[in-house]
Amino acid sequence: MAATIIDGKKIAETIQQELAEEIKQLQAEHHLTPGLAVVLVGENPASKVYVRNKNKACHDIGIYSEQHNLPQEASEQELLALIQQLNHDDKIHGILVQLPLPDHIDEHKVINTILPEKDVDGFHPVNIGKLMIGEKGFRPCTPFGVQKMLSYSGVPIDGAHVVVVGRSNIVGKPIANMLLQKQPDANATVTVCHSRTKDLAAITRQADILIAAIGQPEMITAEMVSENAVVIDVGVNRIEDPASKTGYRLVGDVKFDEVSQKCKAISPVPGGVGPMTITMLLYNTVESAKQSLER
Ligand SMILES: Nc1nc2c(c(=O)[nH]1)N[C@@H](CN(C=O)c1ccc(C(=O)N[C@@H](CCC(=O)O)C(=O)O)cc1)CN2
Ligand SMILES: [Mg+2]
Repeated sequence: MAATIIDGKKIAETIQQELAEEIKQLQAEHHLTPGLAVVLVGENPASKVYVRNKNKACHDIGIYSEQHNLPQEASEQELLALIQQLNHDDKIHGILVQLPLPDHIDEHKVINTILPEKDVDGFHPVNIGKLMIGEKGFRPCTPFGVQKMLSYSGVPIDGAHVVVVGRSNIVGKPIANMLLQKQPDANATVTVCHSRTKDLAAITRQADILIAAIGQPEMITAEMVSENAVVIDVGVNRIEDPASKTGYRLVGDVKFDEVSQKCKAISPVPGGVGPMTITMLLYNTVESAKQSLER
């Protein structure tokens, strides 16, 4: 039987409506408008799309946003100076530096310069540390989006065997830690697989929830999943397609056509995890604004 589709776009819209209401309330009760600064270095075409979508989403729900574009050849020092300026700007509650950065800029140095209380991407070591020990802090947007998608869809996580394929700092490692926590919407048994894992399919077939975050187009095939699995596809890969107007089409890390005919539920690409990533950025920004009231 064909799988149930986990519609990330729809869940994202629901959460965004809730956030828009919350922002109206913050404005009425505290004269506070959440503010986000989005920093883009260079001309990466995918990054430009994501940054545009993030600004539009802010505008749609009432978050103030400003975009800072630096040229590809901007120095690391220039970028760090901009971050310092944003760290001290009271109307900015969240700072986001779009990744990847050009090779001559040290990503870790950049992330470490953002104040942890404005790190709405959840990439700062302080926030990653809080995630590890289950303390309140900003969670990285893609894993946070995956967790929310599962809970909004009523997928039981407590006691489930979650298999994560991929060990990146942005997705694989944080999602594994988040779902492992002794907390609501977590309490899973987690296995993390990667490029050196032996007999990957034997492990992925054991998954109640399979999270594909490898960055390899359509790598997860039907024979790698069980019929009871919920499959979350984190991959966003651009494949050349001369028949398409854009010259490319988007595919995930999962071979959707065949896997969706076998598993219990699946998130599509596009329209799955991507919109949730942007929504959790908005969520973190509103959260940061609320926290600023307590300082
Ligand atoms: N500073 C950050 N950089 C990057 C992050 C991040 O969370 N913070 N994640 C990714 C890219 N990313 C967000 O920035 C992102 C990727 C994809 C989508 C999305 O909505 N995808 C759509 C398809 C959009 C398209 O046409 O390309 C979908 O899946 O439906 C949103 C955000 C790396 N960098
Ligand atoms: Mg089925």
